[in-house]
Amino acid sequence: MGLNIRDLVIDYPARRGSGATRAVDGVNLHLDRGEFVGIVGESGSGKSSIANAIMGLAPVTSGEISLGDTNLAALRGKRARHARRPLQLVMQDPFEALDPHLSVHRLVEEPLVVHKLGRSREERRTRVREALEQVGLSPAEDFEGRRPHELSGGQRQRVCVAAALIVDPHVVIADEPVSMLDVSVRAGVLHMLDASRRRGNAVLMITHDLPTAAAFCDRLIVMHQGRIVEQGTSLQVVGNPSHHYTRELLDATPALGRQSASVPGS
Ligand SMILES: Nc1ncnc2c1ncn2[C@@H]1O[C@H](COP(=O)(O)OP(=O)(O)OP(=O)(O)O)[C@@H](O)[C@H]1O
Repeated sequence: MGLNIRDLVIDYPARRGSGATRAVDGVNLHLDRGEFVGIVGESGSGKSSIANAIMGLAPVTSGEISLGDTNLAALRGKRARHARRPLQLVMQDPFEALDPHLSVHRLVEEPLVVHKLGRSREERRTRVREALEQVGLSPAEDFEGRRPHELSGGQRQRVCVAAALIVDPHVVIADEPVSMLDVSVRAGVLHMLDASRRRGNAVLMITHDLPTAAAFCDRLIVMHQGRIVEQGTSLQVVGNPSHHYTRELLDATPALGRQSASVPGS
């Protein structure tokens, strides 16, 4: 089930002291099953607005966001929630994403309950433990009873990843999924997203981090001031950028010149 975005425009209304903001200005994007695509660009370029609009969390001023044949942007309420079931979001800010009153077990179990996966409580417990171990919250028994405030920022981020991937979603929207993680855990989470892609799911990852995106993504989309200024395979975009803004981004990350944009494990 592919994700197709056509002519997407997102405006945020004016607030006291500032005018309306056009955060996304005519974006077209296609994500096929089995693809790992990265959106890169500086802060404020509209990346998260796209992720949020896909999930129904940001206003769509005009344009289409289709999953298969269904235009998500045209649906409201229960139908919209149902149509978005194949999608899961890993949010940038785990403080906002996690209900502070729920235990880690409940937070990771919740998507299984919503999707009616895992027949018995015991089966769900086993799957939650496996998911926690996979994101490095190990041994799972030490973490499952804690509440979000009893975790570090990086551990909260991993709870978000476990909760998103436990249902094996067809499309994962990952908004800065490793920004709060140290290098050793970062690779593990990225490999999990890559494993989801290898199972035939689609992954859209939003990041500031061009080297990481180049290493894991098949394709890169470069955004600047609400527009896509360049897109292509990771090798093309990093090895032979056509837009001056992409070159500026590359110059700002000199390590990339020394790092090949190879796929993980190669
Ligand atoms: N809820 C909102 N209300 C008003 N303006 C918003 C809102 N969310 C984002 N914006 C504005 O829209 C523009 C794009 O923001 P967005 O968060 O999509 O960018 P981004 O590329 O994801 O940035 P970052 O990398 O810092 O997360 C910015 O000018 C931002 O201030």
